[in-house]
This record gives sequence, structure tokens and C-alpha cells, in this order.
Amino acid sequence: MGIAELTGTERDEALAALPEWALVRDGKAIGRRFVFADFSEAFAFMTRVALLAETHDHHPEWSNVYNRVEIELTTHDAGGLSKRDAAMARAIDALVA
Ligand SMILES: C[C@H](O)[C@H](O)[C@H]1CNC2=NC(N)=NC(=O)C2=N1
Repeated sequence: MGIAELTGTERDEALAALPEWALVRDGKAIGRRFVFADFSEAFAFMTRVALLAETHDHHPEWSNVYNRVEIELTTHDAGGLSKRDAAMARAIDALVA
């Protein structure tokens, strides 16, 4: 009982609505890089994203180096992008808006 991978058209529409995010991994994921003032700010952001991930039951693939956080979103159950990734990206964007 998987969730559907977005079609090419759906993917393009989702991306158009997420100007800060770029397609990565051959279109199987979207990614965004965040830069903060320092590690404390970056980790505070990651804490908030972690709580979001739990409420969405949708978890990022990410890395952090000092003040930088790189996030990639993909849906393992779909083998690529799904509407859950778009929803999660919107929710993450709202944290830093
Ligand atoms: C059992 C649990 O609901 C699933 O494993 C969820 C958890 N978080 C997830 N996160 C992501 N990115 N993709 C998934 O398919 C996924 N599935």
C-alpha cells in the first residue's frame, strides 16, 4: 500500500510552487540548502524540522556542517517524489519564512 510517485507533470507543478527547492537525484528527490548564523541556529532549525517530520510521518535525508543544513526529500514508499515531499517542503519553508 504505497503512495504514488508524482508523474512528470505533477512533479513540474510541485517544483514551480517551491522555488527554493531543486530537483536532485535524477528527479527522485528535491533538495534545499539552508545557511544560518551559526551552529546553534542551524541545530534549532533541525530540531523544529525533526518535530515536523514526526507529525508528518515523513522524514528528511539531511546533513549538517556547522551553520549549513542540506535537506533532501524523497518518499521511500514511492521510490521517488510524492505529494508528501511537496507538503513537507512547504512546511519546512514556513519555518524559515
Ligand atoms: C512506517 C512509517 O510510516 C514509514 O516508514 C514512513 C516514515 N517516514 C518516511 N519518510 C520518508 N521520507 N519516506 C517514507 O516512505 C517514509 N515512510
